[in-house]
Amino acid sequence: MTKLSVNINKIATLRNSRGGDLPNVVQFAKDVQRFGAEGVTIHPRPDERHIRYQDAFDLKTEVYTEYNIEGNPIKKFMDMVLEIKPTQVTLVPDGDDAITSNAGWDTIKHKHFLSDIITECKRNNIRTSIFVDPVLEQIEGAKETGTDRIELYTEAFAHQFGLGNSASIVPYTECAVLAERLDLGVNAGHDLSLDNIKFFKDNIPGLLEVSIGHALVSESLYLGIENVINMYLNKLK
Ligand SMILES: CC(=O)[C@@H](O)[C@H](O)COP(=O)(O)O
Ligand SMILES: NCC(=O)COP(=O)(O)O
Repeated sequence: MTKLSVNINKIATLRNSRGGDLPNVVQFAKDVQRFGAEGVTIHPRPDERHIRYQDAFDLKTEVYTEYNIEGNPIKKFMDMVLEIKPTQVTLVPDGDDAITSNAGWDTIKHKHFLSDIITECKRNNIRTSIFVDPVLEQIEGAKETGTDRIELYTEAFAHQFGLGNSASIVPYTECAVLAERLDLGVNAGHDLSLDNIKFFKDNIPGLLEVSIGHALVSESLYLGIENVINMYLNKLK
């Protein structure tokens, strides 16, 4: 079974555009869970232009499904994660000025850094996942760090699939097969949508979780959030 974790960064971005508290991100997190989402994802960035660190704390008691916090493990991020102790932390190598995540880790070059962070998370009973490009060597490198899971960075698949190139799934399938053999759990995310999620899910063995935000919120403008969550859940069966 593949769990749907709803990324609520976009709701915070909308709120921040006016400086008030509309829409309220905690209420939105409660509602997506009530509508069937099996997890809530946030991705605080150092400049807090999307979700804020304070939101991460406010959500702690309200996320009763899986709480997934993504981000670059700088000191401020790690202090926050170790205090909140979410279900899962997903390590993403974001630059400070990146509009959105744009690459996976080089798990070979950063093996020792990642291993130290992962050891610390595990000592605090937090499941770990590493954001990676669909490259076999990077999956092997991820295994060496001791992480529980990887998150496949799906931007390239989503882009190519939108152009009609369904063969773009091949490296993702190969990486998932390798991950399964190495006993690494597989998550995925970035630019997944109602258009591409079923094809992706059907071609990725053992897909445990997808985190989806940008498309899901955009689709909800037309279809409503409750409908959209149910549509994803149906496609992920
Ligand atoms: C790791 C990843 O791909 C997502 O977390 C993505 O960064 C979504 O965050 P934004 O919607 O804030 O870009
Ligand atoms: N980890 C990916 C994520 O949380 C959401 O990415 P997107 O759907 O906003 O592109």
